[in-house]
Amino acid sequence: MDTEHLFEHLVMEQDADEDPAASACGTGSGSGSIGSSSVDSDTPRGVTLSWRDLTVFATARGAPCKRIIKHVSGAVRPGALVAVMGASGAGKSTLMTALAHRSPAGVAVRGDIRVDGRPVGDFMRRLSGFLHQEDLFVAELTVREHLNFMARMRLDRRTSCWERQRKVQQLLRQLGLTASQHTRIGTPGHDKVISGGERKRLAFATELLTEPPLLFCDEPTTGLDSYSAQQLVDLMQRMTERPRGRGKTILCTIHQPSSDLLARFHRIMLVADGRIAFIGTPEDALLFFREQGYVCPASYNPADFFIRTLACMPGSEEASKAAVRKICDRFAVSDHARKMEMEVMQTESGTYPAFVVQPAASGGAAMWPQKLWLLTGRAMLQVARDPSIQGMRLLQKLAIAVMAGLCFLGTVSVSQTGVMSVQGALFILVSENTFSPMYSVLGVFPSELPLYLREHSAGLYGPGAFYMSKVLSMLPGLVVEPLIFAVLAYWLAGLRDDLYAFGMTAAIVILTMNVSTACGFFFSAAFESVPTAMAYLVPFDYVLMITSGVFVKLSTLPSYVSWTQYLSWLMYSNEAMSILQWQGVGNITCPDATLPCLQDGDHVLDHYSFDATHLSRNIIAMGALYALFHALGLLCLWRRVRRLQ
Ligand SMILES: Nc1ncnc2c1ncn2[C@@H]1O[C@H](COP(=O)(O)OP(=O)(O)OP(=O)(O)O)[C@@H](O)[C@H]1O
Repeated sequence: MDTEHLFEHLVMEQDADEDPAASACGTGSGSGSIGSSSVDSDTPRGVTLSWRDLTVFATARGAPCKRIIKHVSGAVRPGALVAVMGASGAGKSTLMTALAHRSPAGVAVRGDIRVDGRPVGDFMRRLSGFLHQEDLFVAELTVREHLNFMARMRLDRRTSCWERQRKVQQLLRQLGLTASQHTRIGTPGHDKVISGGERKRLAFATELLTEPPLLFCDEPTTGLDSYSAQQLVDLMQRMTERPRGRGKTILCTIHQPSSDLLARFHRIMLVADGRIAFIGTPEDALLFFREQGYVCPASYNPADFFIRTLACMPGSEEASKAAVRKICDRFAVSDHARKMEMEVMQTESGTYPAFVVQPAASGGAAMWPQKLWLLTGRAMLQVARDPSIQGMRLLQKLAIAVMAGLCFLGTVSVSQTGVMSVQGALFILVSENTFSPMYSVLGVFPSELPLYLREHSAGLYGPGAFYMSKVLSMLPGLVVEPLIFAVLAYWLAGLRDDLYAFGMTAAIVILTMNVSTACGFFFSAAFESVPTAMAYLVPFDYVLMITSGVFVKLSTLPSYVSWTQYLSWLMYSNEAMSILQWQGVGNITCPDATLPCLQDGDHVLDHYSFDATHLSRNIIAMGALYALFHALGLLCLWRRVRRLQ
């Protein structure tokens, strides 16, 4: 399948509306498909999650170790919809990411977390879904394209196209996204296209694709109006029901739910200052708080009451902390806690059928080459749909090529003055395809890393596929752009009228741009931000430029710096193109025989310390630098990802 086909495929899948099997997947794929039957029969049931003596520390380098969650225990049974509530900063998100086995770097988790009695491990990434507080998407995709992409990445690779479409269609309908399925996702505050609520629902739909038996949702209702929030919680509630919802287990942090919304949760877990203040039904919570002397007024929303009681009041921090400590201490010795302790013990020692980890259990998710293919297709759509990347750059290249070519028009000739013009035109060909492409990719990894880390933590793909997809998606532009530039500038400037010299020069210009971009990728992966990468790249550039053979005769470079020319693809490119211009040229006219003149092409090459036999050496050296920069870039990215996760 070529790139066009990949585009077609992504876009074609978006056209499958009411009858996805017929329109997107062909008529034959719907009947008797492997995916259809196997996925349905393997769809996981809900699971039991338990945790004992769980403590979470922030262990950031240079900062004192901070205990965020303090020796908490609890259990959640299949079919339970649990609201995790507490004041801001209480530790809700930290607790949930720890339970989901998704704690970020700099956070250490101690304690025993089990799923159906088995200690948690990396399987949690495939067993559970995690809806983050802040959703991240590729802004250039439409809602449907995003879901199609995720379906192909996440679902069992044996799932038929028809089945994939059915799932996507069903989720669009369930989450009320059918009307906006062909709308670009966009970026909030920038080129925002779908609404905040639709973004939340899309993030939710993405997590539901694999039908995980365990779902963690970090503030899914934030930013939604009360009706949309209610619909979302209703949907969650239905998912916890059997048999249709298959008794999913859902934990959900939530801020200030209305009384109506709160009543939809089977249990609430109140977190305060990293401890558990209560786990149980909302009604039992009200009774427990009443026993502690905190009575919820009749007209008051219980959720607001709990959060206000457990909050740290400005101005009376110590008193609030003491009150919270007392509530947590009382809960720890209450009947509710004892019942919970029994439940934890039961869940730890219980016998459970093997749970199904989708999609590995039924054949595995997409293979690495397919993931690379999908990622490349997505990255290409990003490039193609962002005019600031493609259109503007192409226009700029055209304008510079025409301007530079016109400046050299009529100045290039086989004469003493013509030598300077030829070398000047060659330097423009090299420099214009070095600096701007190198700087233009510096933002690639700093800007895309958050999304990558999110998708990586969901177990979707590794740094290799991410890095390569970025390189491959830019490849067409990195051939077309320099080629257009070379064609225009070469012929307008009137460089050597020889097809071989032109063809080879164009190929070297393309190679130059690719090596420059590879260097930019390396700096982008090595440094955390564009300004930091620039701070190192600018001096590096100057050394490369000075040793390119244009500004100083290379053979006269001081020994302590002369080695840098071997890192300079500007020098390799310049020398290779100079060879193509001057090799075999004899008899350069000399206006005054009494003055020292460059007599022929060899003499010109010698003047710049270039060697006519170095053409292939230079091309090979540029190829080696290209591979080296990308290898270093990949290594840096890999190290960064390891550090951050
Ligand atoms: N990696 C970390 N390093 C240092 N402190 C951290 C780290 N992660 C969380 N914290 C701190 O732990 C506390 C709990 O944070 P957490 O995000 O879990 O709270 P929360 O209850 O989810 O708050 P909110 O409702 O505002 O999102 C906060 O004081 C936060 O600053």
